Amino acid sequence: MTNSTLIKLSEQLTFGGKQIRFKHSSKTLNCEMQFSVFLPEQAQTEKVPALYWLSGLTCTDENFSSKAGAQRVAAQLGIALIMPDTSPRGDGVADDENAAYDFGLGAGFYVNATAEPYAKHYQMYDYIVTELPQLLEAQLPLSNKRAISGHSMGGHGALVIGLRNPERYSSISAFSPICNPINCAWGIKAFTGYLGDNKQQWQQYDASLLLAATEKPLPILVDQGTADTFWPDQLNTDSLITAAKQHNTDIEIRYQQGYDHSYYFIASFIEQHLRFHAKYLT
Ligand SMILES: N[C@@H](CCC(=O)N[C@@H](CS)C(=O)NCC(=O)O)C(=O)O
Repeated sequence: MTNSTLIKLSEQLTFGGKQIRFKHSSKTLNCEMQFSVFLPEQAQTEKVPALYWLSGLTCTDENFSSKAGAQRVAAQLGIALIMPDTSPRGDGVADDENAAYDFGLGAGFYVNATAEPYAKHYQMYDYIVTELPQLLEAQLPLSNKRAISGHSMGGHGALVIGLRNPERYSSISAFSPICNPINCAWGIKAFTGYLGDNKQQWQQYDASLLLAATEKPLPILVDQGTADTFWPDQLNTDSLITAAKQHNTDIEIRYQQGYDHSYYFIASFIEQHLRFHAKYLT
């Protein structure tokens, strides 16, 4: 398998479009990766825009594809869904020394690791920002219009990647994002492991700091459930709200009463997120 070959593992028809799982050899991550794509029917005749979905801790590419129910509305709107995995994988890839759920495999945090032994494979930031779009836009019927969204660790990834690359995306959204990772246990553990002690590097991956420093960010929509057991300690939504107020930016951050951290929450509001992105993508 060369770096640029996509190998199809499965394909299903759904809502007139195709749900497809691929594997490929990633030159950025130095390992074989799997990811899922939903291509709406419109992709049979034209290039369609794409929403990248970044999942949270313990997920693969399949949590969102099987639980969120996003395909029905994506099919209506003519938007492709791109669902990457959450970390590099494989026998040679370093994991947490205790195989913890919040670091290592399934927990790449969408950063470019600089600390050993993680730097060799954990380059998820570059994989999402550069390698995947290049590969997919060359080989699938996708235009270069992109939006980015995600959940929890993936909500952090979506906010950071969108804020740092406004020319590459048209809008950002997040469910239950880790908003201020430099000040929560998940983030401190991950950044210490992947980035070492260099706090300047940490700041490049903190959505609240990035937003506070951005005068005119992309359109942003965030939903946070009030029955989420990780909220507020790991998620720090208020830090993002404070950052948004610095420049009077027009960002919608909504508290949803009684919803928890699960995919039942995501399934309840994913249609609103898709329609939000469609305003800027299509
Ligand atoms: N209870 C989880 C904590 C991790 C978790 O809640 N993961 C969220 C993202 S942060 C998730 O999406 N899990 C998979 C799912 O619900 O399908 C565990 O210990 O495995």
